[in-house]
Amino acid sequence: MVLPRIICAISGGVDSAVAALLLKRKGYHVLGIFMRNWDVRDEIGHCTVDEDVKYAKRVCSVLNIPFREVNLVKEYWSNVFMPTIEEYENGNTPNPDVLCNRHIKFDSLHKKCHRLFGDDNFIVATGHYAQTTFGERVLKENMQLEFEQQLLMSVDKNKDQTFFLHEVALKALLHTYFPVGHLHKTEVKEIAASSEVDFTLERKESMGICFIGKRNFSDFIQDYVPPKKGSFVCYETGRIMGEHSGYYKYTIGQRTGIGGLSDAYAVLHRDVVSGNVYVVHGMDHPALYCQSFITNPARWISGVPDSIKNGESFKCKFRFLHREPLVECEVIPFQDDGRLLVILQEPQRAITVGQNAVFYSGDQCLGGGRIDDLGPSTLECQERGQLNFTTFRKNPDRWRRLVNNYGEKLCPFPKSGLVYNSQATNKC
Ligand SMILES: Nc1ncnc2c1ncn2[C@@H]1O[C@H](COP(=O)(O)OP(=O)(O)OP(=O)(O)O)[C@@H](O)[C@H]1O
Repeated sequence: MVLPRIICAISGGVDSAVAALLLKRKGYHVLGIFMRNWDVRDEIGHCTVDEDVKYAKRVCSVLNIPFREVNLVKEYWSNVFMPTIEEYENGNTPNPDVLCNRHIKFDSLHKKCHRLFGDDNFIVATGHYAQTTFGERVLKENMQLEFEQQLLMSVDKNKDQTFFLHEVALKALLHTYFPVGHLHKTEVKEIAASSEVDFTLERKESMGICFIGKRNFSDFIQDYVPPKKGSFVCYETGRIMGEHSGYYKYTIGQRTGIGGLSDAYAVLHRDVVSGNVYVVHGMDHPALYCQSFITNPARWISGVPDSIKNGESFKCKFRFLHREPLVECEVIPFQDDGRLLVILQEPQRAITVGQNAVFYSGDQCLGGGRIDDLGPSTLECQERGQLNFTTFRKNPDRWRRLVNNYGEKLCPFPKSGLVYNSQATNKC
């Protein structure tokens, strides 16, 4: 049996440096690979990639492992950056890190490795905080064995990155190892501090979108998405509250500064056609809460769950933002193409079309889908006699039918202690 080659994806940060260090300490022969995904400079001619690559080279040099750089700029541009920009243009909120894992780190990089070595007998190790049920066995044994094939959360629940990995194909995960997934970030830092890769601790933790350098996101995106000016419009009264300089600067649920007004207004919807941003009065307004949504065809890491195959619903937990707590939900097969209707145990604030809905059973990340349409808001449910579904919904008729079919589950009666009691129903 020929053991696989081990490639460690080295970013220049502490997590992948410690991943490579641990592999070395275990006696594996490791090759360090740096991916150049972005080469556009900011207005001061700065490109963070240049600094990253220096650190990545230094990690490989102190660990005495060969270093290689691969260029994935084109792949990143067409599979991550452009789809992200298109989503913004359509008024949605995409997640470039999910796309980057699926298309770049766990696809293009694997294809590069295949080309470099001429076969698939390799494992790519990364510094992600996640685990699998096969983990190190794929290094020690061989990949044909019958493993239970699951993606699991990291032991460090604050750092867990399974949310960003839920679209990665199982085939790629079977060529992957996460050497720091069983550690807490504090332990990773301690290991780094007492080793030859201690200099990686100087580096700032990467936050979300990695390519924008020192600029803030709304300045950056202006270079790519034409700013569409419009008005702030009160959702409940239709009153024009003020003007804004570009709708993509606002995310759903965000507090807006409307010129001259001291009260808090939260963004409810961005209308790409008119450029208008609809707001509600108060940050906890019941129009911001929603208990159901439909996803695009879901991707399941270890195959489609049996209940979905049998057309039955199942209960699990759901997360729609990386750090949000998990929420109990019921997943209902909605259409044969894999679309799901998801009903949450409690209404959640600011669920947004374009975001990813990721499903968990215990520590296992099952997979997920992109949120495609939102069900009735808590405000609409309060006013159930006059649910009109005209606003911001792709298919109001569908929701009317679903409310008829699922009644209480989609539009429960107000309960005490929840947002229903919010006093923020003042109209603007
Ligand atoms: N440009 C890159 N080249 C090679 N590998 C990369 C690159 N960027 C990220 N990775 C790999 O993906 C992993 C996760 O990256 P991410 O940016 O999400 O996390 P991170 O916690 O900041 O990791 P690190 O501390 O290693 O930078 C990294 O640990 C590394 O293995």
